[in-house]
Amino acid sequence: MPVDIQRIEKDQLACWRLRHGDAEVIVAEQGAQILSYRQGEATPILWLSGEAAFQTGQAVRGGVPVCWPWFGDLARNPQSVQDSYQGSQPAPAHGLVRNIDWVMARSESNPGSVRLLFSCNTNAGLPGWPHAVELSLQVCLDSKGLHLSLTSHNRGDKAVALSQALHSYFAISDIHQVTVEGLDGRPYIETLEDWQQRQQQGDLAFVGETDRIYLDLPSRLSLRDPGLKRRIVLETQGSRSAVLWNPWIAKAQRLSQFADDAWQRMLCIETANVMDDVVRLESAASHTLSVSISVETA
Ligand SMILES: O=P(O)(O)OC[C@H]1O[C@@H](O)[C@H](O)[C@@H](O)[C@@H]1O
Repeated sequence: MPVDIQRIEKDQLACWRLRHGDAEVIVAEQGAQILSYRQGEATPILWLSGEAAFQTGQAVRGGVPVCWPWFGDLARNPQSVQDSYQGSQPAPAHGLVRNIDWVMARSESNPGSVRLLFSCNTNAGLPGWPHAVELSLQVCLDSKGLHLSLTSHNRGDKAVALSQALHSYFAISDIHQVTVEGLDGRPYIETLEDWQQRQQQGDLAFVGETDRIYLDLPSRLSLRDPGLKRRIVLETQGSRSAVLWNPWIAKAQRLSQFADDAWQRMLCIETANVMDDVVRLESAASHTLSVSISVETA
């Protein structure tokens, strides 16, 4: 299998391109954000906004942003996660690492796989977040798919609570046609209706703005897309929660780097540790949140 790792630029962002056979992944050093994943000439697996800006200091709309050490609005997180932030500035949505530079610390390629390890310099903590938690993202591409592992290792002497997500944007044929399998019977929080807790009945189909936190999940979810005759499969480890998000019409118009009609062709399934699935990292402990993304014919 031909394999290859190359450093490239995308406007202001230093990136790495990984190739394995006909599969290709591009990762930006900023945020260790995956920007694209495709297999051959097929529709890309991850969605990247046509209006994406590749600029320093700004997360790119699409791919897989890393949300850490909290997910979403800090004020909606469990108290233990809120207590970890001591900054005087308002806490940014989705944490502190998606628009800072990470370092590509190690690369490895052999006929079976190609792999990069990114590390985020958190030794002295982050602004307003004074905890010595080492953070790395391993990106591995092989003939089965793309494998992402986000590891947090507490080097400090106190326990730290964190929430996090691999905020994956998937490319789809049409939001009205796709369904998400694996959620049946699971509890979820409907963030659009007062954060009420509900229970999913059957597969999830989309008829309007969706912003839900699913809890108590199995390790496999899939996104069935009859229009593209494919099923994107997510297999996770270290996670029992996921966020399902599509902004629909009105919110799409308010989002940065997002065309007014782009909501029809994207869906986020964000492998997470949120709500009662947050991570409490004891001193010297580590936790890895992983997702493997693969494609089956459907
Ligand atoms: O615009 P941002 O900060 O990238 O966030 C995008 C979306 O991220 C999702 O994870 C949230 O559930 C949404 O509520 C949010 O709008």
